[in-house]
Amino acid sequence: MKPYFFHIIANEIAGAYHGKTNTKLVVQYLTQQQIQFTLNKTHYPGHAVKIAQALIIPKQDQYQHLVLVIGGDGTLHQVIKGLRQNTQSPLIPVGYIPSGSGNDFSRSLNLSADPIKNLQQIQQAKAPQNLDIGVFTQTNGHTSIFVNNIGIGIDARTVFLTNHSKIKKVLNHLKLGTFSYLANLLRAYRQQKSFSVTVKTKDQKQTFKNIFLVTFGNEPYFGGGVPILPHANVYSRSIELVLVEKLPFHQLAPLFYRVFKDGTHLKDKHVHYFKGRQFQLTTNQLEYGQIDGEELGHHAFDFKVTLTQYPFWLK
Ligand SMILES: Nc1ncnc2c1ncn2[C@@H]1O[C@H](COP(=O)(O)OP(=O)(O)OP(=O)(O)O)[C@@H](O)[C@H]1O
Repeated sequence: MKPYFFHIIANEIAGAYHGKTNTKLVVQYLTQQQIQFTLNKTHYPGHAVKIAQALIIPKQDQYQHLVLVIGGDGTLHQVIKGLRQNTQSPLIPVGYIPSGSGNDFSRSLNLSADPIKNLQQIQQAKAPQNLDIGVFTQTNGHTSIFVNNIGIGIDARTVFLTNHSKIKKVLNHLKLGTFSYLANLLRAYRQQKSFSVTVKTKDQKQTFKNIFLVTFGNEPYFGGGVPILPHANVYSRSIELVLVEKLPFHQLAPLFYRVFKDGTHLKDKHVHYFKGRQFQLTTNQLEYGQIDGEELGHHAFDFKVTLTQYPFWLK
């Protein structure tokens, strides 16, 4: 087995500076172990895409090259996106040290929260595994990937409100980021009007009215641990889709409880559930969108979701 060469892409502000602590620990460990690495820190939103696009890695040399992502779901998303657009290097396998506030991707794979344990597992792995990722293509040509999910409606509105709330920084500093998400979820519920969605799969086209949540998922969780798609997993070679109708609070609360209790929310008559490899979805009005927790803007959506794989070097 060739010795490792880690190309670290680190978002130090992820998880209210958990990224910084983990970066320090990883650098110390790799130095002690005399493992080769480069350290690229992100300096602004979206920087991880640019770093990943520009990484140059030799096709054949004495090392096993890996990109090591230190950050949250958003950073992982950006790195995979950038690496897929990198025309100068072959597809480089990705290792991941979860350091965000939500960490839904690592939760679904049961990765250790301890960065050193995680690194040791990466070192023990002998080969990459191809995991599913979603491909999102808008009719205007804009394309991206998702490692976790795409959301339209209330959860994307919550992401928007949380990112733009004045007290977010203070709450993050106090490690109360989840509190700020929950507070904004209630605000989003009050604001979110229902909308119509048309879904086209391989065999059918259906329109659903009165929807307030749309989630395409590659793994079970959104919003930092809510198992909205309990059967989704990154080895299934399929993407799942759930549409939830807007309900009065006294009906929504028990439905939400079932999400955590046993996943039977998927059988509710106000919930529409699909599984497949290819979807087309349109909304009839302007809505907020999010992709792996990153904002997709506020507009009418018309896009395709398909499936591909990316090599990960995990455990
Ligand atoms: N130096 C920086 N200054 C400001 N923003 C940054 C910087 N580096 C990265 N970012 C942005 O930080 C955002 C959040 O990163 P990330 O999603 O990894 O962490 P998180 O939100 O704490 O975790 P999670 O998504 O798991 O909840 C990303 O949108 C990224 O573009």
